Amino acid sequence: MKIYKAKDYQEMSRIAANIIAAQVILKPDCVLGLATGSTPIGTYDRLTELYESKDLDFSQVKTVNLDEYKGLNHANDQSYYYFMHKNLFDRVNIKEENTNVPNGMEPDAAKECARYEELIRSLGGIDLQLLGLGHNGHIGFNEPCDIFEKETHCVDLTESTIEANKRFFACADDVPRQAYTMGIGTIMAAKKVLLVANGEAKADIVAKAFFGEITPQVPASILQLHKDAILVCDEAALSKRGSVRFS
Ligand SMILES: N[C@@H]1[C@@H](O)[C@H](O)[C@@H](COP(=O)(O)O)O[C@@H]1O
Repeated sequence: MKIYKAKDYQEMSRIAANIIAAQVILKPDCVLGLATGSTPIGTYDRLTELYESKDLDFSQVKTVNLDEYKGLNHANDQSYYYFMHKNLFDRVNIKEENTNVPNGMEPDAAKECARYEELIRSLGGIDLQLLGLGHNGHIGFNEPCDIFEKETHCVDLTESTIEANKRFFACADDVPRQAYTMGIGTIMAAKKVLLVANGEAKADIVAKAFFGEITPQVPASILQLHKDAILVCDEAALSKRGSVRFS
């Protein structure tokens, strides 16, 4: 795992965007796996700037998003479909038909998860998967669990995730209780993974996930086994890396 320590959020976002830009330049028709949450917003801003300065072209890029809340439609401003359009897709020259987000309005979970997994396969897999990090170590919506879930599946969100994400909703009761998410196997099959984390509030989980034991109780910890994983954090998020012992 390669680790880049940025001095602050802006620098973290620039480094992450440059890594994604390099992927797009080297393979213009690449498949990017994308993430939501507040952390990657700066990365999407920087990618937009690179597009506006004509240094980046998204016309052949295809995307697959990690996850989506079950039951939220495209027009809902808390859906990840809406987030991606607002923060990236509507700002660059990506083609709508080349973008993919799990369909939160499909009530048949087995059907939607199988469709999404097959879609990723039919695109030839993911070249670069961008990830944020949940406070409990989740990636996508793979919550702490007894096993690493392999494929796209429907999850019951944990109370801590509902609590963390309620800031975006009018109240905790409005936060959906379930979501569709790529599995850990889907994420690990990406050729390259790029995780961004910033701020002191992420320091404990960064230390546990990347400098501690590999366990499904901390889903992101499995990235330690990925052959091309890059971690880009600011100083604050890396500030507790010494506090976890290697076993
Ligand atoms: N499903 C998303 C994750 O993909 C994201 O990584 C996490 C962290 O969000 P933030 O970056 O806002 O801390 O939030 C959500 O739960």
